[in-house]
Amino acid sequence: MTDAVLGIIGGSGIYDLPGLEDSQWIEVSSPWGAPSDAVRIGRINGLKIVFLPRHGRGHVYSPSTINYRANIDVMKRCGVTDLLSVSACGSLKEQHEPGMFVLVDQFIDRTIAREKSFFGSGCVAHVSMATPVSPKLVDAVAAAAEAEGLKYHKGGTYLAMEGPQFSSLAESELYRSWGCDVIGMTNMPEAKLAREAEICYATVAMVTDYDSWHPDHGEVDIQAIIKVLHDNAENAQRLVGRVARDFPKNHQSCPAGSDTALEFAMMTAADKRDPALLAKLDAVAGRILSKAG
Ligand SMILES: CSC[C@H]1O[C@H](OP(=O)(O)O)[C@H](O)[C@@H]1O
Ligand SMILES: Nc1ncnc2[nH]cnc12
Repeated sequence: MTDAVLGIIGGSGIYDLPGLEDSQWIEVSSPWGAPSDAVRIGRINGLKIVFLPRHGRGHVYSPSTINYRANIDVMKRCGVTDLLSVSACGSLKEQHEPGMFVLVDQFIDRTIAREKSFFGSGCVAHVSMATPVSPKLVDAVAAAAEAEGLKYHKGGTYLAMEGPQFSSLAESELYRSWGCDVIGMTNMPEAKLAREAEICYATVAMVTDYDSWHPDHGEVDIQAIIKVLHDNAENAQRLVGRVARDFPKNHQSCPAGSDTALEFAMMTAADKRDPALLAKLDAVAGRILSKAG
């Protein structure tokens, strides 16, 4: 049995996590470069929590300049088994109103300018992304939302765009025609990298606007988004706090295979692997590499 460690990546408007007991900001270095910030490590109801503000305190990094690999590597180094992403998003469906929480279960990755894998020449690996979120983690968030009386919707597809500009009307309509539910700029490659690192991942997508398609809501307006974010910050904190308080203390194995994703994923023959890359993979792929050794 492994102890569960809950990681929380806070998105736009979420730069700290009040309510953590015995907490400290700790700088954790990564062979993948600089993470967005130090992590705040503490406990809620006995459970270890590791919090990282995705854009850094003061919102320093844009969606395209976040070092997603370093962020996920740092989470892994801190022992995170389950990772909850809290993200602002635009709604692509009438029923997902601003203020709601959408617990997405699929992603479409339209980002184009980011490092998307820990693997590459010298250590090639292919993991499955068919079921990108961890069903048990989503269930835990849904139960917490229910208990807190928050408006939420379970299931949905998150379209990850490059940004930082918002979508044109034509793009927004295209993604709607694909059946997407919400749109954001950050959950890819984050979810892919969490899977490579064998960390269970789920997203709480906080709807802040109707993107550009809604005839009654006009263009996306960052001031309006910030207002919705502020108005909902307390709900997001309550939701995360409740997930943490009720979370099982032992890590529950993932029905989607998140925690064993690398078991049969590596393609490169042992004698052809690049020692420099293997050294960088010490945390992310440590479980499987130590077996191979
Ligand atoms: C503040 S609007 C655009 C910004 O908000 C979302 O970030 P995050 O997912 O970190 O909450 C979106 O992806 C954009 O980066
Ligand atoms: N409409 C939108 N498009 C992309 N990212 C967002 N984050 C919040 N609203 C968004």
